[in-house]
Amino acid sequence: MKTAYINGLFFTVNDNYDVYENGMLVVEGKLITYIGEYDQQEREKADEVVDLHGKWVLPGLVNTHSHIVMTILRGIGDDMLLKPWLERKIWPLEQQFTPEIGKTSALLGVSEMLKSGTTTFSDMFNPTGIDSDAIMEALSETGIRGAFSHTVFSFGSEGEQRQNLREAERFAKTYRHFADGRLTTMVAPHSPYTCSPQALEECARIAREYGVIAHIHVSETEGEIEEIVSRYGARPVEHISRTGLFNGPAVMAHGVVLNDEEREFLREKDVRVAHNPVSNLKLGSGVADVAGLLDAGIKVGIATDGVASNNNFDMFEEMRITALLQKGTRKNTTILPTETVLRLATKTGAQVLGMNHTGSLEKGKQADFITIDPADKPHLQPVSEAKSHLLYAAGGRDVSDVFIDGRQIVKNGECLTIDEERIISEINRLRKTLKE
Ligand SMILES: CSC[C@H]1O[C@@H](n2cnc3c(O)ncnc32)[C@H](O)[C@@H]1O
Ligand SMILES: [Zn+2]
Repeated sequence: MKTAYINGLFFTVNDNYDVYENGMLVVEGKLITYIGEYDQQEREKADEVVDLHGKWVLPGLVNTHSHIVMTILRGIGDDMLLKPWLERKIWPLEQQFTPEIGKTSALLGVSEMLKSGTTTFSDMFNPTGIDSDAIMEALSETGIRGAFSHTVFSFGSEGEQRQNLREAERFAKTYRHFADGRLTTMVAPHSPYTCSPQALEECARIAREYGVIAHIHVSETEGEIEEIVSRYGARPVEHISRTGLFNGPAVMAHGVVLNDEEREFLREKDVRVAHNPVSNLKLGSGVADVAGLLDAGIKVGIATDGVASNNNFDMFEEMRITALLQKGTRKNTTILPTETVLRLATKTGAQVLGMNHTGSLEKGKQADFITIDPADKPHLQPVSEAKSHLLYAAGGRDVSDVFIDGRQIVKNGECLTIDEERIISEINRLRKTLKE
């Protein structure tokens, strides 16, 4: 089946940042076979023609760090710093999770992501109480692309720690290639302060053995740096690198507190950074120096983190705050121009996750794209400045349609693959079972 999408404003986010007014996108099966100016011959070869009536079309957004299983905890633990937030609020609540909570929470999170234009995500879950296999099955039915990763913690008895690592290994082995390659997994030690050096070494081995990427929270707060230096005599980046975890592809969530030497090391090792601006602000962690990371040649993706520290999965908001924070803290309006930020949230984000086959509208890439209809939206006028509006005026609620692998997942703002009414009713029932 070949479909030609016409009469749209297409933001390719390719290396030239080509934009086509009244352009054309042709999709055959799961792939983009043509993107460019309107072409009558291409149109005639198509089985179906879809008139987009002036909609804006862009690659699906890539959320490089999230926790969908925590979605039920939205609104809990406001106004707290990271450490007390985790220890006093979040972890005791996660201990009460059940398979039903895990799946409902994950589906609620994914429906929010899809409806706000995220087509690819990379997620870490705390395995306590939940049925991660059932969630992986449910994710495959939603149509989303991404990585869902079993977290490793060095909590509990030696036996419990061994079991946690065995499960993480089984998960990596089972799901590294799942749902026709649309879903995968990473090895995900939680952080240098919750994982022993031995656990980090084991995670490095799992990553090597199964060819999966490592995903870990690192250098999120000044307190973390102090704690790791006092425990191990080295800052987090050096400490982790000694365990071998940075010898293969790795994604560091946060990277708020990094020095020049660490940045140089991360570039050399191709360790990528998932930048979570809203979560870092809300938990009082600080502001990552994204401009400095990019200057150092590090790949940076944009992310939301979980909604208990955000409190939404809206990647448009993350893009805008990424740009504003860098301009404001550096007192320099020329850094992070619109094209750069949109690229971080799409093409570069996909590269951060090792998913180079998505993230831009280019021939041969997976047909993952979203549309926004500005026609009846005062805040998206005048339409002549669409590029600016995408970064500074639009929000996730403006997304009309979402396509992944050429399949329509969201139509006129409605998610076609998730029974949202049921999930919303369930989450509110389940929320009452949690004791704070
Ligand atoms: C890694 S699975 C989810 C696990 O991580 C905890 N978590 C959520 N957000 C953060 C963050 O910003 N830093 C550190 N840990 C975080 C969450 O509570 C789960 O236990
Ligand atoms: Zn996180």
